Amino acid sequence: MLQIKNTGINFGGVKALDNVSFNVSYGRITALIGPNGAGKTTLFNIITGFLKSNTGEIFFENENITNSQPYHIFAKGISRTFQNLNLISEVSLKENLLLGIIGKDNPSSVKSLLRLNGKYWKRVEKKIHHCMEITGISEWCDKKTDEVPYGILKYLEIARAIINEPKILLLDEPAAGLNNVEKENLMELIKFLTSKNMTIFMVEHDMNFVSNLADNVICLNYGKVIANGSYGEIRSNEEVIKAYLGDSDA
Ligand SMILES: Nc1ncnc2c1ncn2[C@@H]1O[C@H](COP(=O)(O)OP(=O)(O)OP(=O)(O)O)[C@@H](O)[C@H]1O
Repeated sequence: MLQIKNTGINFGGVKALDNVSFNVSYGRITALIGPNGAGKTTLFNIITGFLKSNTGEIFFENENITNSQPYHIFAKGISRTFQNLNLISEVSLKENLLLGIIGKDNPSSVKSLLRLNGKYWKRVEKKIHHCMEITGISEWCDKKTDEVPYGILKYLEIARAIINEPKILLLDEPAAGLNNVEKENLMELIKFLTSKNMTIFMVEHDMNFVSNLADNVICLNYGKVIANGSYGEIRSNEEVIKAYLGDSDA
């Protein structure tokens, strides 16, 4: 579904990604792991058009989307969340979800939103309600983002990312900052989304979360793919153990 081919990027002297190639399969859960600074978020930023790569190509459903604008990529059905939540604090959770509908920075969507008629608004409201319900945040819908717990904001980010029913959802450290109950609920939500044919591609450091969910795991180290396989294969890979996982419970 998503093909990363020889992707590379330099920041000054730092080669943040070096000839990275792998595929994300349709309908599966793929995890991208690796130590801090390995290049995981940089790759997400390149896929979603927030950064331009120096080398390589990215294909989505066989279409070359390399270095397209974020809103073009979003319109193709690729949605994402951010490691540092990217929400608007002055408005309610419900209003934050509108951003998911219009696609941030998409001028034509903003214009069409301004021309919305009542019938369309009803549809939008229905979508907002549905997404809040499946992410379990309905009771907070009229609160502002600074009035709700952090865990709720993480779910809000996911609700916003799925409101337009993307084909693939990129989650950047979805479990970070969540307590165990919230993590369990999030695992159920991710399984539910895959049952609805959404493909999931996530960056995650919580190996319990990864081992419970991921069909396929890719490990990056210093911008290079050092392993690609099932969690079991990755867990026993010498290079991954040395670079990232350690051998405490290998
Ligand atoms: N905009 C930027 N300008 C300069 N260097 C950057 C920029 N973004 C990332 N880097 C560098 O690129 C490398 C990869 O960073 P990246 O944030 O992608 O790592 P990561 O694997 O996501 O790490 P973490 O697990 O801590 O989130 C790091 O050396 C980082 O300092």
